[in-house]
Amino acid sequence: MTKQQLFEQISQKNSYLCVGLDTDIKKIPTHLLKEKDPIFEFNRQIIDATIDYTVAYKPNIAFYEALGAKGWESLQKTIEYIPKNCFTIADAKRGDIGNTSGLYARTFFDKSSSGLDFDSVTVAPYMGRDSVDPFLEFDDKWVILLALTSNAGSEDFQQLSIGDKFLFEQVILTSQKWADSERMMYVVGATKADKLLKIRELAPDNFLLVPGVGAQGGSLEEVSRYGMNKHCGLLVNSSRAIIYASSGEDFAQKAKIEAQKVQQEMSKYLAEYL
Ligand SMILES: O=c1ccn([C@@H]2O[C@H](COP(=O)(O)O)[C@@H](O)[C@H]2O)c(=O)[nH]1
Repeated sequence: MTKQQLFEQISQKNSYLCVGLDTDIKKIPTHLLKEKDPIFEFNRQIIDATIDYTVAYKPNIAFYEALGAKGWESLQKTIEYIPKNCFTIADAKRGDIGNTSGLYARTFFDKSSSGLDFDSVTVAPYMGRDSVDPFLEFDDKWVILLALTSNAGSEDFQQLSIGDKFLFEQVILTSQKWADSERMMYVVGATKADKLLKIRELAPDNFLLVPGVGAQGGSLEEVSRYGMNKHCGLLVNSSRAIIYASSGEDFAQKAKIEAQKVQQEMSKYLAEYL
């Protein structure tokens, strides 16, 4: 999906919501456990319920890998099921020497190899350019580079001062030379909304994937106020607050209500800040 197509979806749905499919076999409603593939059945119903309010879906790969071959199969079926006009994110946080990164890229981007055909993958910047380049060799696919993450541990390295900058600022500055805003996004935690103005100086045109609203308590209002650019430039993820809004048989209905609430708030900010 191109940047323009993503913006068109945002404009059509009046939403920049990304629903996180952090589907945990231990948390899904027990009535689903009798299904042949409970994880896929849960995802299918969540997707059906939230599709009108959502422009992106982000399965966190850990939740699928933890289940071995069965989890991988559920992931493949889920990606196949998501309509092609929705942006898909493999939240895998990969990156290795170039030779190995090439295999990670094939895993998430090359359907003929792995059965998966994501639009994007999250990548850790720590190993530098040659660890990221192999992901960029796939046309029309996106790298979402970890810049400033939502967790407390982002202080350990990302917020260290190096010269007159923080390390996460240098990550953005340097990586701006690796790909343009048609292929590169950045992860910025919603819990770090106070840093968004500075981040927008360094990356004015890039989309930002912003996890950390909902269960982690980040403010959608602040993220939208300080992070939005002229193409919206935001995909705000919420996982647990939406997909586990209820643990009963009404889980999909409750997820729909939560997604709609977020979308309605987003439509207000799109009118105000875009
Ligand atoms: O900085 C980061 C990067 C990734 N995540 C991931 O996003 C979701 C958030 O889930 P919630 O339930 O909405 O808190 C999850 O998959 C994380 O691994 C993040 O939270 N922060």
